[in-house]
Amino acid sequence: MDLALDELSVAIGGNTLVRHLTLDVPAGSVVGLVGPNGSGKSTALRCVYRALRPSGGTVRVGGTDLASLGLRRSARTVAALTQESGTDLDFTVREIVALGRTPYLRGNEPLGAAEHALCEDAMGRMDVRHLADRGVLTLSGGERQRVLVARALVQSPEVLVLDEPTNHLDIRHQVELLSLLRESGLTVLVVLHDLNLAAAVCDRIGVLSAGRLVASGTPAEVLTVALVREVFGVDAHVVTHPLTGDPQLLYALTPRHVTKGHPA
Ligand SMILES: Nc1ncnc2c1ncn2[C@@H]1O[C@H](COP(=O)(O)OP(=O)(O)OP(=O)(O)O)[C@@H](O)[C@H]1O
Repeated sequence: MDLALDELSVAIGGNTLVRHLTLDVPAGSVVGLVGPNGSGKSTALRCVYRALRPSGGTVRVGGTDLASLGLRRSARTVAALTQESGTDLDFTVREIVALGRTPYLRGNEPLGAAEHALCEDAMGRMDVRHLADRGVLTLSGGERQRVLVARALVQSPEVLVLDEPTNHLDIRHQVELLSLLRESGLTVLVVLHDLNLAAAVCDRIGVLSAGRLVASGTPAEVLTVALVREVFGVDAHVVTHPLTGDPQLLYALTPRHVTKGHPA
C-alpha cells in the first residue's frame, strides 16, 4: 500500500513548520526524510501517524485520505516509532509489545495463541526476547528502542513510519534494524540523521530545509557535495561503497593546528 503526502502544510502559532510538502512512498519501498535540526521532519511525520492535523494538504494511504479512516482502521494501517513513543508505563517488555495488537482486540479481550506467537516472533527479530519479563523502565535506551520497534511490528501495519529509529542503537543493531526495514516489504517512511545510513537503506530520499522539500531522488541523485554544503553547511567528500555501490559521505573535522605531522 503506498503512502502519499500531498501538499502537506503545518502551521502552528503563526509559524509555518512544513510548507506544501509532496512526497510519495511507493508500496514496499523505503523513503528517507533528512534535513537539519528543526527543518520539519518530525512535524511532517506526526501528520502521518495522526498526532497532528495538517493545516493544509492530505496524507493518503492506498489512495484513501487518512483523515477519513477511523482510528482503529488507521492504527491497523500505519504503525509509528516516534520521538514520543514513551514507555513510561511500569509494564514488562512482553506487555509493551502486546500493546501493538490493541487495534485488533475488542475491549479487554485477551491475546490468543497466534497473537502471542506474533509477539514472540517480533521480540526475536528485535533481539529482545531475553528481556521479555523485565520491566521496561529498567532497560537501556537501545534495548527500549528495540522493544518499541517490536511493538510496531506486531501492529502488522502496511505502512511504518519511524523517527530516528537508530537513536541509542549500537552499530550491530543499527545495521540489523535497517536491514529488517529494507526486507520487511512494508512501505517505510523514515527520518534519519545519518546520511550514510540513509544512503544504504533508502530507495529514495527527500531533503527538508526550513519546512520545504529542497531535493528528492535516489541517494546518488540527492547526496551530492553541493547539496550537503548548501543544506547542512558542511563540506563532505562523496565516495562509493566498494560492495554496495551506495554513495557514502566522508567528513573532515575543522583542521587542528597540526594534523598527523602535517602543518596546517
Ligand atoms: N508544537 C509546536 N509549537 C511551536 N513550534 C514547534 C512545535 N513543534 C515543532 N515546532 C518547531 O518547528 C520546527 C520543526 O520541528 P521538527 O521537530 O519538525 O524538526 P525536525 O526536523 O524533526 O528536527 P530535529 O532534527 O531537531 O529532530 C522547529 O523549529 C520546532 O521548534
